[in-house]
Amino acid sequence: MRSSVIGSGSFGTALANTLAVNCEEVRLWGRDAALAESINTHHENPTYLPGIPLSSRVRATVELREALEGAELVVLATPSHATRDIVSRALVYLPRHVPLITVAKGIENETLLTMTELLEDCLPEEFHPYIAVLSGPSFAKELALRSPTVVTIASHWEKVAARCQKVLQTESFRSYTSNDVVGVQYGGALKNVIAIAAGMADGMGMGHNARAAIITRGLAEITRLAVRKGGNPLTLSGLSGMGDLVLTCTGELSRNRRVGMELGKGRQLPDILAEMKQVAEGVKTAKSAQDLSVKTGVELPICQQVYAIAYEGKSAKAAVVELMTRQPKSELSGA
Ligand SMILES: NC(=O)C1=CN([C@@H]2O[C@H](COP(=O)(O)OP(=O)(O)OC[C@H]3O[C@@H](n4cnc5c(N)ncnc54)[C@H](O)[C@@H]3O)[C@@H](O)[C@H]2O)C=CC1
Ligand SMILES: O=C(CO)COP(=O)(O)O
Repeated sequence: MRSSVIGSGSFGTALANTLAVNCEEVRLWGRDAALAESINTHHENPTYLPGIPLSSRVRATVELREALEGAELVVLATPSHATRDIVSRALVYLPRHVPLITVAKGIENETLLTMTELLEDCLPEEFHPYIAVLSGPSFAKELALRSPTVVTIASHWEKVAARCQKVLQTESFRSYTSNDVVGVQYGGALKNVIAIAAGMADGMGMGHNARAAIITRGLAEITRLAVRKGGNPLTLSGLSGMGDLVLTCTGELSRNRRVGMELGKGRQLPDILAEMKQVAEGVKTAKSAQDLSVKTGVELPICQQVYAIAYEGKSAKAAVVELMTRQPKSELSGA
């Protein structure tokens, strides 16, 4: 079997290496020719996963046609803001009737579409019954090292989710299927914004009480929005909800948490982002979350403070005071 991964960053490369267990050939597309050459010659991605050996079944290319030709399963692993452009460029080469899995964790700015909605928006209808999303606690580095990793694969089409699950099942990678495409994607995208807040609290030296509060109240607001959008609340206590939220808010490997920590130390966002070679999706998603809150009327207090700090120059200290002095509420009020 041949599969294809579009996006040779950290997660695309790690997933290609996972797919290589059950696929004889995995074609990995990226825009950097020198990086592709390095993957093919040294079986290593020195930019995004330095020092981690990759399967020789992974073949990198900068040609979309070559990457997609004959693929029986396609993974889209570019950052969410690049997905629309890359999909429109890939469309002419996209194989028909094969699962198309998005792994990007973001809500598109302006359109406020999830990644599966975006795919439905820019692909002809014949592709729609093959769309799936993979999400859950899965740091790319640990996945590439074949540390046990467990995620959720959701699709409106049960057979598609089951097919993806089967192809990706290995001794160190396990997935659960779901039909809650909405809940899975809101959990995956918004946990990045909450992780920025958790990182900020750590950067300000606030301690464990504050971090636990951010995780718990963060989950409450993610759930509120996901349910408003039609998601199942149970999904948010699963792998793609609480699982990924805890990982990202506490794990040293999280880029979003790192951005938050630097903000908490008082550094400016453009300076922090300029130093990073990897994407921190929560920065852009904070803007979408702000717009979604206004549009739906769903309160997202932590996300809104992250937005104000990142986009409006609000100080982290002022944000903390505002969160702590919100109107008193019952924990069971749902607000
Ligand atoms: N790294 C991780 O642990 C995980 C990441 N994800 C998600 O996977 C997605 C990709 O993340 P990473 O691989 O970590 O990012 P990354 O920053 O490591 O790599 C991004 C890749 O996308 C490419 N890229 C960026 N803009 C592009 C554009 N306009 N056109 C074409 N290619 C472009 C870059 O060249 C790079 O190869 C994100 O949505 C992220 O949230 C999901 C689970 C885990
Ligand atoms: O989504 C992730 C792990 O599941 C990765 O999180 P970061 O993007 O914050 O590193």
